[in-house]
Amino acid sequence: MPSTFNILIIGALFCVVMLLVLISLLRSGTPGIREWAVANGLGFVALLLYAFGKELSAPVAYEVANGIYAAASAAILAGFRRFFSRKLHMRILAAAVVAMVAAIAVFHYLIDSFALRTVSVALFQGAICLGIGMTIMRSRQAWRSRYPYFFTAGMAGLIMAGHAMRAILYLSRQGELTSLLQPSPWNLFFLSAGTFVLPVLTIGAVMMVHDTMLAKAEHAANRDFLTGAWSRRALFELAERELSLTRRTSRSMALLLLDIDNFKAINDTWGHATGDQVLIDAVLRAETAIRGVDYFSRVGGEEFAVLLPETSRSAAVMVAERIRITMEGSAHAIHIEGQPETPAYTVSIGLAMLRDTDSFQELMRRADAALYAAKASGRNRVACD
Ligand SMILES: Nc1nc2c(ncn2[C@@H]2O[C@H](COP(=O)(O)OP(=O)(O)OP(=O)(O)O)[C@@H](O)[C@H]2O)c(=O)[nH]1
Repeated sequence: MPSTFNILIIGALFCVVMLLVLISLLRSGTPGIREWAVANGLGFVALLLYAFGKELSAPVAYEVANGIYAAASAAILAGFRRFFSRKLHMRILAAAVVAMVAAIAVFHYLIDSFALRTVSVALFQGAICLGIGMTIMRSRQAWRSRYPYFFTAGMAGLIMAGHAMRAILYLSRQGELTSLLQPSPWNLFFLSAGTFVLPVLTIGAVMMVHDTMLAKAEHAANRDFLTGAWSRRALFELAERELSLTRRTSRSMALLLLDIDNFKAINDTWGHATGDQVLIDAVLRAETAIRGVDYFSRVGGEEFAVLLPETSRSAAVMVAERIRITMEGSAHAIHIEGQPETPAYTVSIGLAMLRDTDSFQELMRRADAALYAAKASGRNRVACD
């Protein structure tokens, strides 16, 4: 049978390991990591104080150890609040820690009851876990995947249930259990589970940080930095997938190539920064004119491609016209601070339909030829191959 001392020391060492993992993630700049690191640092100290409780003076073994552990739990919650950019009520958290320490002191010096001290801790820790669970579940819009968030919220729920069970059990067996370090089976069970609370919640936090970093890396690889449209690389990948799907289902697919007219003149007249605003505006406008299943990509400087799966020629012409008209309607819609006048712009569009033997490169080549024709015949128009 492991001793309570050994369990607490192993828990403390786990906190150190988690602290080192969090330090390695600090440079990702993800909010919350500092708070989680502080929590594991405090957890390490608190678990050591619990482990050496018999050798320490009573106030250090009881009030200080519990106070530090409560501060660690509050810091874990603070980390989750920061991670999800949620309001952090530091004063409420600090007041809750102080109230818990006061309750420990009351049930230590005035009414010496291990069960009531346990209930005080359970209430505090339960509330912290509830806070963590609610913070995660209420931030679903920020989830990039499901697993890390369900894992962490689920663990918070389990820990909460564990605290409730412990409080009920210890209250019903008042007198039998008198100390955290008593090697009774129940005490060993709750102590073993309890010492891993901080590391387990930290593992959940680390999974969430990884999820964020993965989403950022995917975004950087697949999205154009300036406009947020699909990158050229992503378009080629997506197109290959759509191409084989189109072939399998014998549906039609269209490609539009768009080029902003006389963009060099816009840059020359209004400056490069305004040119950038025009590119962003063009993407925002075009995205209102296409469906969710279509792909809008920036394939070059002022050149864009729109991949339209499951689209007939007549529907593709309609979409192209809609985009052209939306851009034409942009006249003087871009407001630039400090500039009394603003640029208007138009686009020329080349349209090509996928043929049976086409590769995506071939489809692009034909759309490009159509775009060239649209430019040559006066710009601000749609031409089909
Ligand atoms: N502001 C800005 N300009 C860019 C960017 N990428 C490319 N350009 C500019 O886009 C301009 C493209 O000019 P051209 O290829 O001559 O085409 P155009 O002036 O649009 O003429 P047509 O296509 O024939 O209507 C060049 O001046 C590039 O410097 C960018 O990210 N931001």
